[in-house]
Amino acid sequence: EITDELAEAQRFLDNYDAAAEAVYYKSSINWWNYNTNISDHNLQIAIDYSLEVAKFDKNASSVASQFNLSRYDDRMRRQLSYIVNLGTSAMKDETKLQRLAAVSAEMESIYSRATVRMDDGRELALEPGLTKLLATSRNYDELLEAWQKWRDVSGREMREKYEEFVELSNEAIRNNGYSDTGAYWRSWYETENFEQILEGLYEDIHPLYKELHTYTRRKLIEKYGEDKFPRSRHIPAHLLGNMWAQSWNNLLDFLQPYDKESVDVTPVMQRLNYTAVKMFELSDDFFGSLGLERMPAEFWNHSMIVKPNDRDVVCHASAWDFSNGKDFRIKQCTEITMDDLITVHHEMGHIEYYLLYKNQPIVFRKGANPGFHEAVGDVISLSVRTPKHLREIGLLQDITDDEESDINFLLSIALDRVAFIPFGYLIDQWRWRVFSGEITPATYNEKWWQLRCRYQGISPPVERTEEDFDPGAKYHIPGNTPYIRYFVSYILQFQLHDAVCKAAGHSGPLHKCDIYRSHEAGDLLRDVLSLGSSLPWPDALEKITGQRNMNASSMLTYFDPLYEWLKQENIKAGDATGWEDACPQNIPPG
Ligand SMILES: CC(=O)N[C@@H](CC(=O)O)C(=O)NC[C@H](CC1(C(=O)N[C@@H](Cc2ccc(O)cc2)C(=O)O)CCCC1)C(=O)O
Ligand SMILES: [Zn+2]
Repeated sequence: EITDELAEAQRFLDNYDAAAEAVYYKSSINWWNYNTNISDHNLQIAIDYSLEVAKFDKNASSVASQFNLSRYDDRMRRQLSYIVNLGTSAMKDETKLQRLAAVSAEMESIYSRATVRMDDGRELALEPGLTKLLATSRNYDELLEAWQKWRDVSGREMREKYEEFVELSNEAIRNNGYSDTGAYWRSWYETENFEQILEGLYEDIHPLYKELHTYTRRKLIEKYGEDKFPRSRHIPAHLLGNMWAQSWNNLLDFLQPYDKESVDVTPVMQRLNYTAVKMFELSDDFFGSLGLERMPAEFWNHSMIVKPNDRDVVCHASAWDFSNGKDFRIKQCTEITMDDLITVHHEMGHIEYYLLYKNQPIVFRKGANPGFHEAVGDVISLSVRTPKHLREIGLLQDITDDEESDINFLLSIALDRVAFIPFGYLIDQWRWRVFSGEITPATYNEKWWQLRCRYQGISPPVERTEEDFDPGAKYHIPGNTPYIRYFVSYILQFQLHDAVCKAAGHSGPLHKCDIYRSHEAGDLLRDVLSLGSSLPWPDALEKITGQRNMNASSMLTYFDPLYEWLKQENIKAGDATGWEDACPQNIPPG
């Protein structure tokens, strides 16, 4: 009777897949309609149907949990356990489930609709206005005004909602036997000492980050004056070219040490009249050159790649899998900048992953772990951004291949990828502790800044209090998108880059590798990405790199020439590295 139990389980799984595709398709369409046209009407449709989805999930979970897992092979066991393992759908009380969806959508709507009125009358949204101001302004006071007002109209407006959200999310998740939402999110990595491993990776990169921080702080002092910088050696948070100081690549114009053609090709893209479509075609062409899947017709017909001017949309870029194996889209308020060209590749990396695992059972249509999903596009952009490749596609003219250009290039990548490491690490350090109750609403903001000061070495340029809710000024908090996936991705993407470069037959320094047109590299990616989450991620990683664990060595090798150069520069300048753990008491005069 084991065989008919096996047959029964297989029948259940086949029926589940067909039913789930239909339910998730409808849900995705609802949320797409809301994200691309924010209205109460569209929100109500999405929220109402999310209750149907929860019913479907709960029912499937209870049926799946009746099968005796011990009798089946790994693949079937894994499939059934994913169906059993509910998320917030486990919420028993339907009214609370509705409230959870509503309060999440309300926070995301506040964030997406918020605009800032500058003293000079300008009315700026986050995208494109404030993003461009933080990237291009070199006026200390103007930057401070934008930085502070954005936090007033976003985070400050959603503090109470977030407190309610935390309680509701935890109540739902605890029905699955997890202690809190953070524990549930960490369970996706199926890794025992996950937090210790993360701490170790952070420590591995910290020496490199400290040298970059010291160099950047010295250049910023030259520009804005010593009196603007606290004695604790922190960098004021609004001076790093980004609203959250998470990437510093917009400072390249005055951080670039050697006077050579800039690898920030934004001006060239604009001079060549690049369009959003052109940017998307470039990325599609790169994936095609590897022998991977090109974007299907549905993608080009249904994606939203520029900000519409007749309605409110969620501008934060995203990639969407509509769960029917055919409909895949990107929503992006694309600007003609290098930053956005990198984002296009990042989003298309998600679509590529969707396309490669689209024939898997629906519960396996996920990344090997969430960090894998975030790494795909960034691996491609590590090749695209090489001077060699940018010259090949006509975005660089006379870049020379010498030591000084090398340092300029490595610095441009480090300002994006190394600067990010402490930020990528701290977001969920804060959020896991909020979910566990260690951080209470009474200390939300104080604990946030303790982490920001300690890990990033940046400090608030003006007094912060518990009237503020600065975490809410970062999309992923109101958007409830877990963040450690990006930290994992930034380590993984260099291990993957190393592996695909070897497969492409690259020799020489890792940072000069461009896998363009390499079908060997493409085949390696295809073999592993097609697996989705059907195998534990160490198996996937081993198939690509031969290693079963994440480690920082590829990233450190990639940046080694820059690390040596930064150490010399900081010694020459007599600048000690590091900063005080605690935030500065005295805020320098604004
Ligand atoms: C339906 C849905 O939600 N789909 C998921 C994908 C999936 O899960 O299938 C999705 O599209 N999420 C959106 C999110 C958008 C971005 C982001 O938020 N990035 C981080 C960190 C970062 C920054 C620079 C960078 O180069 C790489 C990472 C930030 O901006 O802080 C915005 C810019 C780039 C990526 C994303 O694509 O990850
Ligand atoms: Zn992503």
